[in-house]
Amino acid sequence: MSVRVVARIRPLLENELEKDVIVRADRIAEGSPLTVVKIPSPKNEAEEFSFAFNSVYDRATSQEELFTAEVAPHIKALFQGLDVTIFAYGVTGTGKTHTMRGGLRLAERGVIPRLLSNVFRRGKKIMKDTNGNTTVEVALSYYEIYNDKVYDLLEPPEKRTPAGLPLREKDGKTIVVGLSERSCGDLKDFERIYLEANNNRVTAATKLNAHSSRSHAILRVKVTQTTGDMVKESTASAIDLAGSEDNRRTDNGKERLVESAAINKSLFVLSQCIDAISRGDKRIPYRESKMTRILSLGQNNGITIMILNLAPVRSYHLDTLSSLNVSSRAKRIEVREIENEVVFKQPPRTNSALGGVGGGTNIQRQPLRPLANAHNVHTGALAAAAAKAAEKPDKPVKAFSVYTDKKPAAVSARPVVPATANSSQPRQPVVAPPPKRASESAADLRPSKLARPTQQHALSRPPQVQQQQVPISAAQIEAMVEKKVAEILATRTMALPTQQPVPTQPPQPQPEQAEPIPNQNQNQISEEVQRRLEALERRIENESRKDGGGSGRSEGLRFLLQARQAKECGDDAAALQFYEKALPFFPGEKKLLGKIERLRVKLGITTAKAEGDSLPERSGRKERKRRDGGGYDGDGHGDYQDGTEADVDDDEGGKPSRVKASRKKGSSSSSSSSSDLKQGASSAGHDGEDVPATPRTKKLLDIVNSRDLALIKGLHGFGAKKAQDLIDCLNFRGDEESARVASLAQLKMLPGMGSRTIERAYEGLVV
Ligand SMILES: Nc1ncnc2c1ncn2[C@@H]1O[C@H](COP(=O)(O)OP(=O)(O)OP(=O)(O)O)[C@@H](O)[C@H]1O
Repeated sequence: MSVRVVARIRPLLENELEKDVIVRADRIAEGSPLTVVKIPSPKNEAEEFSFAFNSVYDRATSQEELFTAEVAPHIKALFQGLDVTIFAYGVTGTGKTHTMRGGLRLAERGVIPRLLSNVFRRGKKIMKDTNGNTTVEVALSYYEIYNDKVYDLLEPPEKRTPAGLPLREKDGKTIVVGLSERSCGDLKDFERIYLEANNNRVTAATKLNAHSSRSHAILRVKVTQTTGDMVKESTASAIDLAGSEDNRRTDNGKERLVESAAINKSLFVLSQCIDAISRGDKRIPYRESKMTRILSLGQNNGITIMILNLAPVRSYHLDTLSSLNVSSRAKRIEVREIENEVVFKQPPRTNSALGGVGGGTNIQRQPLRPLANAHNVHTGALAAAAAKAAEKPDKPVKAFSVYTDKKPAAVSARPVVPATANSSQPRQPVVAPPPKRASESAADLRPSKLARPTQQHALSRPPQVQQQQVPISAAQIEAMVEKKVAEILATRTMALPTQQPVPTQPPQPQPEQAEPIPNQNQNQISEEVQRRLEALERRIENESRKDGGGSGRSEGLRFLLQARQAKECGDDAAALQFYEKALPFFPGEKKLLGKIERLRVKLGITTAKAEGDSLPERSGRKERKRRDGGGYDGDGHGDYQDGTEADVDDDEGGKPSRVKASRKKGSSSSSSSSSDLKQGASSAGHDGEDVPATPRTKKLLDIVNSRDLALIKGLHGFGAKKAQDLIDCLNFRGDEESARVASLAQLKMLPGMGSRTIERAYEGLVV
């Protein structure tokens, strides 16, 4: 079963106005349950993005309705031996803590107290139904991840060590070593422990939320059922994640900024994990943050419910889009529903029955040791049989609630299907069945831009899907060749005895392209590069032959490359020259003409149209974006995410660029949570020369500008090859002084340095 992802839109707060509401819940068809979140495009109010979820809860949804529909049906599965994980995700101030913990009044109680209430209810029932043959114990552990360190919330803060508690992997689960566990006899017991522990949790006021959680809080409720010497153990985890925040909106001071960076980083890693899992990557970056290690999304067996909390108002617009993006991808994560194994006790343990004597005894500082380690392990079938024996299967499940809200449980129109008695049968979804996997295609899972469905559809497809469906055009082949030629030229330039500027001499004959690298320099080039060079040279020759243009085409490509490099160095005049030189080799090529024209406009050169050709009429942003996808550029600007990114404009012409657009608004869909990085990117970037670079940005740029292979290789996500390519590229641009990379934005523009690469390197740096 995939992770169940539901969205909850919180009501307006006192200081928010109805006219600012931009997020709404909708349904696919008349009469069907709410499953869609709609939000306008940040750039065009007339366009609307739609995100489909397993269920959507609008502003009027009460705590009880949410719990009854989303959590209560899984209590039975928990007692059958399945682990259940519920986590709240969303931007700061969107209602995660309200959803998980809730308020003090009965009706305001959140998921956690209601969960405990139901667990105790069911536990008591099991004991009663089995005449005490089965005892049920509940034990709690509660900890927070603050600044990427794990602290036990059941211990007083004085006991904390600066390093926090270590994590360890055991039997496929991540364990917090040295975490305390408290036996909990009844709801009163729980309330006392929970209240006390929450006082230990780090919260603080930020501009966006007066009681902002500065840590991720994880409550584990361990349920142990013992029948004779058979022990069945399962865990319900309720996780209140800290919210991502854009520090330009929070007015955070230094301490809050450090917290914020840690929060944002872990959430960024979470979004990367979600992306990697949904792409089917082999490597999922769980280990890059403690939160993702513990959450182990897609790794843990059992049932996982993600509650996406959303604020309905415009001030959260881009942040909301970003979290909608991440969570709609999370739906594709498959979780194996496997019951925990039943084990036999040895030596016999003294169990304090629920509510019995010793129900509140502390089991101090015991590491969570899965009983699966014990001898005589049985399979899940036995567990199911035991569970069956322990309860009457045909009796319908009650939606228990000790906290009976005064109002009759007017649960939403969503049909609540009771959990199945036997977990070996496929469980029914809580709402009307979601679409089958086959139809749950990328298009379904991603937002559809209603006004432009076709275009949006194409943009929102993951790259591999696009590759499958779009045949490689001649222009794309050219782009590929251009890129390869760039590598050859860069390597060649390296091989020249002195650093030479980009040659501006007239076209050289084709054989020069394939000229072997001088012997004295060959040793410096690895065998692999050599092999690649030869293959590329052969390919260029083939291309030229295919084209019938002989040397001309390659020469034209060379000019294009030189133009690109000039552009990257900010030398628009030289770029224009090179594009113009390339034009005779690609007569009438509209894209090239477009580039020339835009550069001329930019440089203020009023000209007749080159070669008498008229510029293509498509001059809007959208067209440019489309053209950039498969033209000469091939410059990696095509990594759109679900169409929710700001538009990408040509570097010559339209401003702002995507980077600028997302900075301005304070969010991006790909790395919503790395606003510190974005800040770093802009702080010394093209846009923000006046703003000093952050220490981390400086450090990253210093490493890059050092051109030291060992240092660059040490950057996160950089291998030897990438590091060498970067050095080659820098050397090609000029010497260390004149061609210094001054900002992350500039760094991102270098060939082979996509946003992701830079983000990873940045995130991996410790200052
Ligand atoms: N469903 C709701 N009904 C009423 N009030 C709500 C609801 N959801 C959130 N709120 C209110 O919104 C404010 C912010 O909510 P909350 O503190 O839960 O946000 P959060 O996402 O946990 O923020 P952070 O990540 O900063 O901790 C609180 O005042 C809370 O009472």
